[in-house]
Parts: sequence; structure tokens; C-alpha cells
Amino acid sequence: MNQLLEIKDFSVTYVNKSKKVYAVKNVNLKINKGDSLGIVGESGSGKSTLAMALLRLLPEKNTQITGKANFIGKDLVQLNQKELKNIRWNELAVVFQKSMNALSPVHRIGPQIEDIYRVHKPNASKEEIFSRITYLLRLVNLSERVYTLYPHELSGGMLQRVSIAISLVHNPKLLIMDEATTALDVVTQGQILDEIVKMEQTLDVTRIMITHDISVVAASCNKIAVMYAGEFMEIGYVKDVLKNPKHPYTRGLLSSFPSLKGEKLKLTGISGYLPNLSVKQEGCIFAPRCQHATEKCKQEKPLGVEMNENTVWCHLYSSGGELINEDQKPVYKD
Ligand SMILES: Nc1ncnc2c1ncn2[C@@H]1O[C@H](COP(=O)(O)OP(=O)(O)OP(=O)(O)O)[C@@H](O)[C@H]1O
Ligand code: NI
Repeated sequence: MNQLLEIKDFSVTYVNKSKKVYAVKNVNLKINKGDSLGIVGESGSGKSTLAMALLRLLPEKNTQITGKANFIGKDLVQLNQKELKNIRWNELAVVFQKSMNALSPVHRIGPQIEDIYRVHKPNASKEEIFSRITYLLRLVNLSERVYTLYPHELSGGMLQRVSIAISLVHNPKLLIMDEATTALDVVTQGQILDEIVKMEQTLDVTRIMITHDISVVAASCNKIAVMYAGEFMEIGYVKDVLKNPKHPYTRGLLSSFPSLKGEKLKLTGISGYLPNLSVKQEGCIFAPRCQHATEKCKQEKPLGVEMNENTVWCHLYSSGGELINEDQKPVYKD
């Protein structure tokens, strides 16, 4: 089977003393082997929450996770701590924007990666470990010399390459990157994205790329999921969604990224704010900010409409994927 991860009716709620925050609500998503899926959305839309919940890195005390996340035959939601420990690094790995800060400043890079290697392979020989680590360093475009250096001797870009190499030590099947290249300058970011794409072809890794920057997705992903206020608005192939976005929110988001189209356009963006995530809203979550919203949008949650291989959650489209009313064609300034 080609499917690596299937998320079904997946919700994450933060439960604090007096209030709940419905950060991810009943989302559905499938990822095939070899996919690279970019998840985009405004700040606060729930991207990191979704990733952290899949990785089961959220404190159990004040988070509720419901639904299913089938990952190669296991439901991530149901795994106990021991089972989680077994699959972390081995099958499921993560790189954060701040991953580089996790490196110890007083130890050389090589030995730090060796320690991580030994977590799952305690009996590995020195040679085996060395050859694996230098192989990975080369894969992320670092020289072997990095092995003997201390973190402060490396630039931010080099450190993030080290974090990526570390995430790959045990050849995970799924790699989640949360704003992993965000803090880097544009040139370094571009180089690292190219390296990531090459690396995953070599290692056969599937990737989820979380970012607020659509150009990162354009440069490094084959699929895109647009998230808004804890729900997906549109999921599909990057080439289709960027060229012909269906959801009014995707269109608004894209017109906020003029660099994608080359020339500078006036930032049209989307007016208004994310809704209060402590209140469960009826109807389409985007309706209050959508210029096409009808009464139906305010009352009924749209079901996913499939068009070819893309899915859009919007009442503007019939179940066959046609625009119900041509006059309602979402405006998109090209
Ligand atoms: N521990 C927490 N307790 C309560 N609410 C939280 C907690 N962590 C995050 N949230 C809320 O959950 C929502 C989703 O946050 P999340 O960090 O997942 O968004 P994001 O899309 O990753 O944003 P960004 O692009 O800024 O990283 C936000 O409204 C946030 O305020
Ligand atoms: Ni985030």
C-alpha cells in the first residue's frame, strides 16, 4: 500500500483552567509514500498543534486528542510512551526552527550525533556510526570536518543542516519540519530546501513541511494543505492549487504573497481576524471573513468536495466540483 499516514476526524483541544481552545478540529488528511506536503496558514491556524499532536509531544495533562492517525499500521493517538519511544527517530522524526538550540554547546557535533545514534542502536560499532554520520553530513552539504567542531563554530544555516542530519540518523519514514528554514536568510533557505528535496529522494523519506511561507512550499513540496482556524480549507497538488486556487481563503492567502508571481502587487490579503478558537462556530469557519459567504455558509459546515485529486471545503462548489453560481467565482487578482 502506498499510504503512509491517514488522519481521520482528528481534533486537538487545549484544556486550560477555565477555557478550552479548539486548535485543530475534525481534520482529515492522507499522505502517500514519497509525498512532500506543505501545510500553510496564518499564525495561530493550528499547524504546529497538528504536528505536535501527531508526534505526541503535547503535554497530556492539558491537551485532548481525538480521532485517528494511522501511521504504517499503528494509530499514533493510541500509542503508549514505550511505543512512542520506539518509533521516534526510527520511523517518525522532527526538525523545528529551534532544533539547533538543542545541541550542547560544550560537546563536539560528531559525538552528539553518535549519542543519538546509540539510543536505538546501542551495539553499533564506532565505524558504522562514523560512516553513517559522515554520509548524512555530506547529504546536507556539510564537510566531514563538522564532526569535530563545536556548535558555536557553525553558522545558523550549518547548524540547521546538522539538525536535519540528526533527524535522519535512523532513516525515518516520515519527517516533520516545523518552520525549519524560517530563521535562515533567503539564499541559505533556498540551498537547504534544494538539499532537502535531493536528500529525500535518496533516502525515500516522506515529509510534512509546516510553514507560513508559500514560497517554501512552492520550492520543496508536491502537495499543499491550506489550514485556517484549525481546519483544512483546501488540499491538493502544489502545481494545481498555486495555479488555480479554488477556496476563497487560498486565493486571499496567495494574493498576499506577491513574490510568487514575480511582480509586486498590492497586498490584498484578507481582512479581519482569526475567529476565537474557544468558541465552536457553526457553518464554514471562514464565512465571517469571506466575501462570498451565503446563509448556507454561516449555518452548514461544508463537506470536502473532491475535484480530480484536490479537495476543497467550500459551499461555492457542487459535489461534482463545479462552481454552483458562476457569478460567485472567487476574485483572484493575477
Ligand atoms: N498550550 C496552549 N494552550 C492554549 N492554547 C494554545 C496552546 N498552544 C497553542 N495554543 C493556541 O492554539 C492555536 C493554534 O496555535 P499553533 O501554534 O498550532 O498555530 P500555528 O499555525 O503553528 O501558528 P504559527 O504560524 O504562529 O506557528 C492558537 O490560537 C494558539 O494560541
Ligand atoms: Ni507554528
